Amino acid sequence: MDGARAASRLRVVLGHLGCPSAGAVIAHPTAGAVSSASFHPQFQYTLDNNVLSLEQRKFYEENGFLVIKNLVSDADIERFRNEFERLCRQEVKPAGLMLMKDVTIAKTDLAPSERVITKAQDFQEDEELFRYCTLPEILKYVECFTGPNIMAMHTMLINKPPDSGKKTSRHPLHQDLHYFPFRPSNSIVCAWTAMEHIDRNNGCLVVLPGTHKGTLKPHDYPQWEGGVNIMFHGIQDYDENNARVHLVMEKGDTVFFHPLLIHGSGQNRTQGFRKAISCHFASANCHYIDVKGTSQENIENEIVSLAEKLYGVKDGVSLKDVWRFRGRLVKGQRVNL
Ligand SMILES: CCCC(=O)SCCNC(=O)CCNC(=O)[C@H](O)C(C)(C)COP(=O)(O)OP(=O)(O)OC[C@H]1O[C@@H](n2cnc3c(N)ncnc32)[C@H](O)[C@@H]1OP(=O)(O)O
Ligand SMILES: Nc1ncnc2c1ncn2[C@@H]1O[C@H](COP(=O)(O)OP(=O)(O)OP(=O)(O)O)[C@@H](O)[C@H]1O
Ligand SMILES: O=C(O)CCC(=O)C(=O)O
Ligand SMILES: [Fe+2]
Ligand SMILES: [Mg+2]
Repeated sequence: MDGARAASRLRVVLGHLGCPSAGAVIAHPTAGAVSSASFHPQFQYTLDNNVLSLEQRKFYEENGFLVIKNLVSDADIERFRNEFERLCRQEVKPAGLMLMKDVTIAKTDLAPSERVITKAQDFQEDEELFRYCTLPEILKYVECFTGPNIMAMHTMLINKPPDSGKKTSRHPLHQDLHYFPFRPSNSIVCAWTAMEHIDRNNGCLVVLPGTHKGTLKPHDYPQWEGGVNIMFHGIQDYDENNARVHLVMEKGDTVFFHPLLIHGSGQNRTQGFRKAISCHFASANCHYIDVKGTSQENIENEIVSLAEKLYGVKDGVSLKDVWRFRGRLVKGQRVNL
């Protein structure tokens, strides 16, 4: 099968419509406005607009992340929680959605429930959860990094389970750019919102400040005794002396971070399922790259062979095809992606 036919097959099996959800486009007139008073040519990771204070811009430029307290309302979080439970019970089955279980129970046939599913990924066709990616309060900040044409590329509701004792609830230190065949990296940003109080006990995000200034590092499965979740690649050699910051967050707090920022999350030592909702946004002006011959080739091979196995697609599908189907326009124009 040639690339185009394989891609169209993938489109069919994933049930995607292949067109951006126009209904999700939200006009937000203020965020794109540039004031000459805020023009700072020395900044390279943030754009000139009136949303971020000078202090906030400097913080993101220096550290590669920025926490905005209390950004998403309790009412919205309650709606996301309810919809996640409906998805787990499989009362609705939006096209493209993947429900993941922890590696320790992946091969059991436990019925999906909110105590079995550790992640709902690719919810772009679920209107209720996808509302997260269109919230004006989120997009207002996203635009500071992406500019006015905004694509929601990757969506996840992470339900970190109580650790089984094998430490498989950890997420190894990684850079999200490893998964993305589009550039430039400075036009990509992750929004990650805590759906409850999250600290070191239930496995908060851990970030290595400033690492967004480095390059994309090779990633592979960590050699963990207790096993590791499928596709949870980690960085093998990072600077052990780099400061590590544990992000303690309250319900509704949102962290925006750069796709080169090294981050992970620790084990969940509580009996609760720690919930966060996230979306990776990119400027629609970004372009796809071919990852063959780069350190990203291993994840491309893994994703493509999984697509072959699960959906029967063959030959010629690339990482780029997979991302084209996932991406949805949320504001402005779908230029390239
Ligand atoms: C910024 C980006 C950061 C990230 O995205 S990190 C993580 C990215 N992860 C992904 O993209 C995973 C996407 N999910 C998927 O591909 C599927 O949901 C997934 C995990 C394969 C499960 O698909 P299902 O349709 O449910 O199929 P299945 O249950 O038959 O599983 C297929 C094979 O995968 C295995 N599996 C499932 N969950 C696993 C886990 N947590 N750890 C290790 N292996 C796991 C499962 O045992 C099965 O293997 P086998 O074929 O029986 O040998
Ligand atoms: N020694 C290590 N080598 C590599 N990665 C590590 C190491 N220790 C922790 N990590 C990773 O760093 C991130 C956060 O670790 P963190 O130390 O917060 O959690 P933890 O080890 O589960 O629990 P604890 O709070 O007891 O240290 C996770 O991604 C974890 O996998
Ligand atoms: O544990 C988390 O919520 C972080 C997960 C993460 O970094 C990822 O999926 O890329
Ligand atoms: Fe990540
Ligand atoms: Mg530790």
